[in-house]
Amino acid sequence: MVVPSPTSIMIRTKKINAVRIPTIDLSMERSKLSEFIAKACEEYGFFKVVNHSVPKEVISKLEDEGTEFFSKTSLEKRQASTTTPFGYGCKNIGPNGDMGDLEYLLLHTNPLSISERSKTISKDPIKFSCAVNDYTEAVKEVACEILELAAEGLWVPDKSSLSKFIRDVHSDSLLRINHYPPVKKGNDNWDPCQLQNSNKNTIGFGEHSDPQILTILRSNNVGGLQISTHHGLWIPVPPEPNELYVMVGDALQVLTNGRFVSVRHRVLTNEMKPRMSMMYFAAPPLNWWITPLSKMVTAHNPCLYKSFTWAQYKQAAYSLRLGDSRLDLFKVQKQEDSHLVHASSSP
Ligand SMILES: C=C1C[C@]23C[C@@]1(O)CC[C@H]2[C@@]12CC[C@H](O)[C@@](C)(C(=O)O1)[C@H]2[C@@H]3C(=O)O
Ligand SMILES: O=C(O)CCC(=O)C(=O)O
Ligand SMILES: [Fe+2]
Repeated sequence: MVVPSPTSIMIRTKKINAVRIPTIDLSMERSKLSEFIAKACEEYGFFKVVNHSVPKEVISKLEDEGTEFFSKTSLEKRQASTTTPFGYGCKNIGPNGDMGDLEYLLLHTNPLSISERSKTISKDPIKFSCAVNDYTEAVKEVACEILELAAEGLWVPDKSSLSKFIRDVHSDSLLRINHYPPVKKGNDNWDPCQLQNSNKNTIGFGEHSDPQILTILRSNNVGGLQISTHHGLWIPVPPEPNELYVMVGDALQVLTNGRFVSVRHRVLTNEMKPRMSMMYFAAPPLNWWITPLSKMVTAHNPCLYKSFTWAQYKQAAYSLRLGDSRLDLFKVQKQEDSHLVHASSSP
């Protein structure tokens, strides 16, 4: 075993600390843009987007709706939780016991569903629905543009082969607004649900990857988001209220046969200031099949994943814990592994 000398440790640390989050300027020349997007999706599964087309007023209108909603009393907020997983949630994440120091609104982006749910969320449901619809329409355009550029970067002949999954009217895309009140270490006073009193934990949203195709994230000017590198290091993501962050989700990892990687991320709470973030999770319709694009499967790159519908993948995600790796359930067994299984199961 080679034991690294103190000098080599220093060098490694310096190198790792130098990790810089890729920035994609959407006003750049198209061929460079597609190349850079594909590279960022391969290396990190994460990048920042500047010069995007989402108008500032569209962002601030949704932010104002979020601020208004989260400033309500806990009783009022709980009126918005009816059918799980949608509506208002506090501390509980998903159905399997995951907890975080946050409260949130989780919405399906279908305009009919938004208009129904708005009635339990806001005193002015039309204003609330408009803010949500305008925001989701605008970020969906950015997501489609990024997926078209990514397809070009991969030299896939049909540039809509990725974006068509989320453009469809029956897409299962979601919008989530997360609110992380400040948590002082050792303080057990904050409890917006008034249900329990233990806030020693600084994890706002535990480590996970997003199951969908692509996530578009925007936050206020309070940090806390971290992404995990291949070395298992956590990199803090600076808050950029005027920019968007993009995350590759599990479904895009499968569509690209593992060439793009879904990024593991988490959120730590701030001791002084509240963080508010909004995520658009771009997903296909429930009955669509997800299988690696034919261009991504070659003799050198055999198919890594079994085909599944988006509904099947969601079911798997909801049967597991937040941090679990659901993609493992859909991996094609390598030839050597299957030999091992047969060998060990024979009498
Ligand atoms: C613990 C869970 C919450 C989650 C569903 C799951 O069973 C595993 C994936 C989680 C996640 C992460 C990204 C999104 O925030 C989310 C809405 C999603 O689609 O998958 C959440 C789910 C949730 O909070 O309902
Ligand atoms: O709130 C954030 O900044 C990220 C939250 C997140 O990862 C999620 O909701 O899936
Ligand atoms: Fe996430």
